Amino acid sequence: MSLRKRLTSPEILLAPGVYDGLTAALATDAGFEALYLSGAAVAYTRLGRPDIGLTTASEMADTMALIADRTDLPVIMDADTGFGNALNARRTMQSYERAGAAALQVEDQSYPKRCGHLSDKSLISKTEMSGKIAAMADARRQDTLIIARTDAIAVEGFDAAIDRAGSYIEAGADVLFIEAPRDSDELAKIAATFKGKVPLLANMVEGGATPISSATTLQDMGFDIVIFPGGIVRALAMTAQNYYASLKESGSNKPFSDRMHDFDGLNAAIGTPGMLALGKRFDGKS
Ligand SMILES: C[C@](O)(C(=O)O)[C@H](CC(=O)O)C(=O)O
Repeated sequence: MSLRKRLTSPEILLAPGVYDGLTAALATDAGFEALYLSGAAVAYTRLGRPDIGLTTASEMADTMALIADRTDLPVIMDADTGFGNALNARRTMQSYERAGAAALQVEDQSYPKRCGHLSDKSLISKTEMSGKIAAMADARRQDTLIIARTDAIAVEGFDAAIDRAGSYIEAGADVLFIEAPRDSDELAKIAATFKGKVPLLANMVEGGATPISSATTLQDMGFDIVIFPGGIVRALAMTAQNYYASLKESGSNKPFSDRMHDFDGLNAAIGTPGMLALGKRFDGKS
């Protein structure tokens, strides 16, 4: 089912963050219907750096292509600011679409952007952002959704964010993402303003500016998609810190063995037996 069609269902769509083939495979096996390729997660993992606009569009497109190789699920892809002006945003649409994205999220921060939950953000004008959205709609060759994100709450205030979001719908956005509402009152106001007009996305960042609400609560408010972008990196980073500390302290991999997969466990998780059987089918011997 296309993402556009799925968004007509009353049930909220959960999209966990992924950043490579492994996380895409594991999230797919967990039974989700869509994935979110998070720019923050790619910066955290591939670069070991914060989400402050260091990642390039081609690093993201490469990552998308690897993920599309490993899952058939629709992937919502973080396109940051579109990497420049309207012409750059056009090119980002074309290359991410070619890499396999089902939706692109583009935001109205000025370049270089930063994580929506960090302070000191700055914005481009509403007019310039509307132009980027229109340019992306013009560039797409498939039914790739455009998710317009505004970071205005922290910069210009809540009312300005609502005003910008309205203009972004007029410019051709298929989904709205008002970043970093500061309390559940703001979340509810966003839903009340746009519910039924355009699908709405909520962003649940552990320790971020928005209080964590369950998917059911967000659905009851009127949200259609909820993303959990960097959560998997926070979970894996803590495991990695504990694993390396244990290894360094004990000089052995035994003390940690009950908190990790063994050789067969990991092979089962990534589908090694199936791949080896597939290889046999074509080895000319069977
Ligand atoms: C959604 C987001 O743009 C992302 O890169 O995944 C980030 C999430 C994060 O930093 O954890 C954001 O700016 O909210």
